[in-house]
Amino acid sequence: MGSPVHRVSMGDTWSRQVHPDIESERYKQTFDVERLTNILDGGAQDTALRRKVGCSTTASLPSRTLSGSLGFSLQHIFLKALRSLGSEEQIAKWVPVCNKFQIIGTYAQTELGHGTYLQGLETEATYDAATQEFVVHSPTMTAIKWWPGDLGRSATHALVQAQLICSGARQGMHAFIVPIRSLQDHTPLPGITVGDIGPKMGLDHVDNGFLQLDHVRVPRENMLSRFAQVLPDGTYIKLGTAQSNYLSMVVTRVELLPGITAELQKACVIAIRYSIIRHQSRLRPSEPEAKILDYQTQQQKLLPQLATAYAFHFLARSLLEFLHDSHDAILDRDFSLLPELHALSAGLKAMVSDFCTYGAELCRRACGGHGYSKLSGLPSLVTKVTASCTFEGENTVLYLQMARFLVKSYQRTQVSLGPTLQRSLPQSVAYLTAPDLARCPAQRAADFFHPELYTTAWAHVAARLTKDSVHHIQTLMRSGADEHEAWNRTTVIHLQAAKAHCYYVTVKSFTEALEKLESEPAVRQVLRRLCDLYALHGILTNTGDFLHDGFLSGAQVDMARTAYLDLLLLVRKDAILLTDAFDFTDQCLNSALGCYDGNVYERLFDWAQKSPSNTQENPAYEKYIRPLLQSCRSKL
Ligand SMILES: CCCCCCC/C=C/C(=O)SCCNC(=O)CCNC(=O)[C@H](O)C(C)(C)COP(=O)(O)OP(=O)(O)OC[C@H]1O[C@@H](n2cnc3c(N)ncnc32)[C@H](O)[C@@H]1OP(=O)(O)O
Ligand SMILES: Cc1cc2nc3c(=O)[nH]c(=O)nc-3n(C[C@H](O)[C@H](O)[C@H](O)COP(=O)(O)OP(=O)(O)OC[C@H]3O[C@@H](n4cnc5c(N)ncnc54)[C@H](O)[C@@H]3O)c2cc1C
Repeated sequence: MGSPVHRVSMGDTWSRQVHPDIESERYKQTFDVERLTNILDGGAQDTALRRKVGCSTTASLPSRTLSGSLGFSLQHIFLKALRSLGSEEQIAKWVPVCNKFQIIGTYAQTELGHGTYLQGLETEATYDAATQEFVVHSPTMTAIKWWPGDLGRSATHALVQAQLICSGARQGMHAFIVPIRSLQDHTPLPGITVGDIGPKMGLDHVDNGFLQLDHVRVPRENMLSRFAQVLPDGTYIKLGTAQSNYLSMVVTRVELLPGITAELQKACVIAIRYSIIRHQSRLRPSEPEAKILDYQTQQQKLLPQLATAYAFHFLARSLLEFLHDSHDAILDRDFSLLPELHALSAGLKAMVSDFCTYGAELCRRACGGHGYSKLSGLPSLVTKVTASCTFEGENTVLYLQMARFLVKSYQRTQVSLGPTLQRSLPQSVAYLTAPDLARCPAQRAADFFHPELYTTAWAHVAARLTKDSVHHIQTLMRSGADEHEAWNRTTVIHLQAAKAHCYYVTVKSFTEALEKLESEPAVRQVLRRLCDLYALHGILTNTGDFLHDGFLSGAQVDMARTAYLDLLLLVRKDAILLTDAFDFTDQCLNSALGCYDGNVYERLFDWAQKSPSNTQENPAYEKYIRPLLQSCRSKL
């Protein structure tokens, strides 16, 4: 039996007694849950710190930008942009007042008419050398800033991305700190029209807003100037690249990953705990009703999502390490690692948000009718994580940025092969020049439990799809299409290649994380099963890609499926313990289905009785129901 699992319960009547169905699943501990929590947190001290402050393991980053329970989440993004794009002097000036919440910042980039195409942003910042100020202006209605979080009612300052105009030329997108509300009485400042954009699908606690600027003047010092400067006389000094001012989006995409992943983790905890408590139908006529998690189809719905939630934890950690290793160099204007960092941040943000949205909805549906109740916590979780497919870059567009990187990387191998090239290819695409297996060597189902085998399988498919996409472009261009038409007419294929590459990167980061757990054999074994399950789930949901060139035979797909179904049974035994390891408090889950103690029905009934529709006067009765009933009675 491992150390007692930490828990912060709902603190209500039913928290004192754990439901026997869940209690019995915690007795057979094949690994120490607390140790796994520590590993997820990065160490026992990190666990202790997180428990003091927050809510879950993987969103244990200061940003917690997707926790949703925090207000002013854009303050973190404002700060990130400041630290990425600001000079040391600007950082020294603005970061302290942000940290003390003497100002409330937002990040205002998207406009009514443009969100993806940054070169199309219309807001202008025109330098006036006579006063050494920028005149920030919305020249058209479509230039109105639209969507920035916390802008509608809260923010006092906006980091406005605008087209810089100085020395008589348009210099592209640059960032400007623009005060928008009075620090005395919070009223909009002169030239500022600001408000809320209205009701949204979810995230109701965030006041996304609009901002129209009418020739608002800000001092020269308010243009963030790490990568570009405007001298007092209006001379423009370029210190970075055309995309340097996009750096804050790269940082944000990477740092959003733990928070997005945490939403899938919460959905898994709720749905798996509920699936232990919920008894429905019989596995054998002679037996009592079965726990729905004992149905293979319920396992097939939920356990690959649990594996994905763990896979993305290690993926996010790996990409955060890459960001931390490269960020300082980029701030020092060494951009050599930026293309790979941008591609990975774009593609992986797209994949993680896509898969977490899909998985959270799958978890909600797996809870039947109670999954449709807001008291389950699942509907609001699904609408919240859905937003991550759009903000910080729409996913299709970001996948295509990854695809663009793959194409350019492969085209480099076409130019000149050789040992020097393999060394120079970015690490994440090194497989493009590695010796390729034409056929998978698997002879039996157990062979699919080898990380080397399935990682190679994923690299093979990603390489083939990338090469295929390049050959399609080249064929179209040989037939007379220009590069832009050829690109657009092959983007569906590029999307496929980018997704396969992202899946490969995830499998690889999971296997590499396991290699570091030699001193934790029990934890390593349970995580290894999840890694196997994640890799095989991807193969079995994309079998066409593996069968296409004969890399896998039909018989080998059957072997993979046998291995996969065996894994479901093995992971099922540890399912509750694996959800406990995420260490979410009951308050954080905010779910009548997902509490640690499993007393689902009591809480559903109690929370339903307390819902407003049962505690307020029924206005419809006097106005509609009583007259209707009386009119019907009089006709009887
Ligand atoms: C409680 C909930 C809290 C939630 C908080 C959420 C807050 C949300 C905030 C936001 O949403 S902020 C707004 C986010 N907006 C975006 O992400 C916009 C997406 N669009 C883009 O990033 C770009 O416009 C584009 C789609 C990448 C296209 O770039 P561009 O117009 O420049 O053209 P391309 O030809 O595609 O690229 C040229 C060149 O530049 C490289 N590049 C593009 N982006 C970056 C980058 N970010 N960093 C570095 N390099 C970049 C690209 O790879 C090309 O390079 P080469 O291939 O030519 O070498
Ligand atoms: C909840 C939420 C919070 C947000 N918070 C902020 C914020 O704080 N600050 C901020 O500045 N913005 C914010 N945004 C805006 C967000 O960044 C944009 O919505 C996002 O970048 C997508 O741009 P868009 O809305 O213009 O969509 P579009 O780019 O118009 O996309 C619409 C469709 O066109 C397709 N498309 C567009 N370009 C291409 C292309 N080149 N190739 C192929 N297909 C393409 C897309 O794939 C998509 O299917 C937020 C958005 C949401 C939903």
